[in-house]
Amino acid sequence: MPSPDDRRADARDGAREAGTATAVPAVSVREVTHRYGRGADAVTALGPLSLDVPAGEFLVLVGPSGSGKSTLLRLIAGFEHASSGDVTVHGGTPEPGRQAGVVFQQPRLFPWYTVGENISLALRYAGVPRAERPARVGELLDRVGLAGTARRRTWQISGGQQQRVAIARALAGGKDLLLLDEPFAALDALTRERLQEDLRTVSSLTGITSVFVTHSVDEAVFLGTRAVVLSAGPGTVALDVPIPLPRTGSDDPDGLRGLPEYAALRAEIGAAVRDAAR
Ligand SMILES: Nc1ncnc2c1ncn2[C@@H]1O[C@H](COP(=O)(O)OP(=O)(O)OP(=O)(O)O)[C@@H](O)[C@H]1O
Repeated sequence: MPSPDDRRADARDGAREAGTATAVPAVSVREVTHRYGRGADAVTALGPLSLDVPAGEFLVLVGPSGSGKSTLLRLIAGFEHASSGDVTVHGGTPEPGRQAGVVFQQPRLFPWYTVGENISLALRYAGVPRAERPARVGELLDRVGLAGTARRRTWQISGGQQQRVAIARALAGGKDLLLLDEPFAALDALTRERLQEDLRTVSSLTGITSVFVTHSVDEAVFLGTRAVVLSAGPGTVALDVPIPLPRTGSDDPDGLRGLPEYAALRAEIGAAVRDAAR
């Protein structure tokens, strides 16, 4: 049976061959606004905002605090419904847990389960037969750099390792879309860099469509294939730029960070974020 990665690659190749790669974007956001609350207490958090995320893109959302980055991610995840406009995922209405794997700032693992059991549960929900789950758990842990930890309790591993488990669990569902809301914000600088490097490799190798929220311009340039800067809330698109850096799955992180294009993108996106915050 082909793995989810094979299926994604086949779908991308098929779409490319058929010349339909841009026909149905993975995510489509059309003239969306979002309000929380009602009447005098209502807060307009987002929009009007439109953007498409083609399959295989790694979109990073950056912007000042309160610009609506998490709100946009929650709309794509189906946790919220837009007050006006349309959000679709693969052409359909987003439903929580159906189209996307989600990673939050806190790992949100089940502490009474082992590392392997946390991932196995996601495999079970994804319909993977029981007999196949141990091997899949092993593959997923390997992919996030945690080989051999399946039997450990979640409280016996570090915060960075817990976040790796959360990413493995999000990938376990075999979804075509990964949504990440500041997943590395609570980690120390060195652990954060390691996880960025590993996520970039996983993303380059699998080509999974991703939307990643961060406050860090550096993280945006390192991880993304495209960055969208939101204006101060209610957020609209202040800047939308491609990040055409090498993406082979074995790129040297220090080499990437040393590229002149890297510095130029960092400066451009950083300036847009500062402007948006004024
Ligand atoms: N559940 C909620 N109820 C009421 N207002 C909310 C709710 N969630 C967010 N907001 C408001 O919506 C606006 C956008 O919030 P959101 O969290 O989406 O922004 P953000 O860009 O992700 O912010 P940050 O970078 O600080 O996490 C803010 O004004 C916030 O106070």
